[in-house]
Amino acid sequence: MTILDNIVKDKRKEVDLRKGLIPVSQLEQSILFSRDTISLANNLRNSSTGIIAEHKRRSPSKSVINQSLNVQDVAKGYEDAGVCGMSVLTDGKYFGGSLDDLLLARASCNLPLLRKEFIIDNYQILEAKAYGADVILLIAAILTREEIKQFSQFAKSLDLDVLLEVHNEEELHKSIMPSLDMLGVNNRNLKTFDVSLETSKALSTLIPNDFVKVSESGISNIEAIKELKPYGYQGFLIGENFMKTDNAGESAKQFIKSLL
Ligand SMILES: O=C(O)c1ccccc1NCC(=O)[C@H](O)[C@H](O)COP(=O)(O)O
Repeated sequence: MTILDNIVKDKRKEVDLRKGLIPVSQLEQSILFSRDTISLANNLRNSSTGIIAEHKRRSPSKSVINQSLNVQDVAKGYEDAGVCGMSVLTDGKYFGGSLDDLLLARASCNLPLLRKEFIIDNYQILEAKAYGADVILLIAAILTREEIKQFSQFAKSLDLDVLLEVHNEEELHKSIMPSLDMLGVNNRNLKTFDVSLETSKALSTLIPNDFVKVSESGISNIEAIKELKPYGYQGFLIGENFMKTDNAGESAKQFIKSLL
């Protein structure tokens, strides 16, 4: 069993429980459900830095990163730093996140928010919209092509952007379709947890130019961004590098300042 197999197994149980607690009709009545979303893809296309900053308390690869930051302060700090968007991990068991984190981030900033989750059911896409997200993540490693198509079309019908994440060529070939906005290459090998920017470089030429290219994980300095830009990357998802500090927003601000 890989880490993703375990996460998905737990996620199926969790989603079934959540469906029993909050019916779809209640999600659709959320005041945020009718809010106009903000496009992360557009922000990235028009940015010279392309930073998507993540709220991440812990992870399977690093266990504890930072349990003491307050998500509202982090969201305000990231906005003040001038990031293009914020990613909020909502998985509880493996990442220490929650849908409340998403809601609090929504209440604290006007950035496009990515619900960083292991999506296996339409219900989670409705939750994303109801709790204030603008973007959902779909992970090719845990979905069939049919599921990617169905979930991405459903997200688009709710005016949400879609970021599709791949780890290798096979996942990329399986996934390319017009209902995606951004293609993310995850630099973290989920078997060994090693990170290598070479993954983003190797897959870059296989991603059609109609999609915004995003490089994810293991980005810890501005040299990495300078290295990846010539490969066509316009988005850079950074979690641990900001979250491991006492002030994630300030850390993002200094990072962006040195990029400009
Ligand atoms: O981060 C992990 O350990 C992890 C393990 C298993 C599945 C997903 C995982 N991370 C999710 C992410 O994609 C990252 O949080 C994101 O790309 C930011 O990465 P980093 O800058 O390295 O914190």
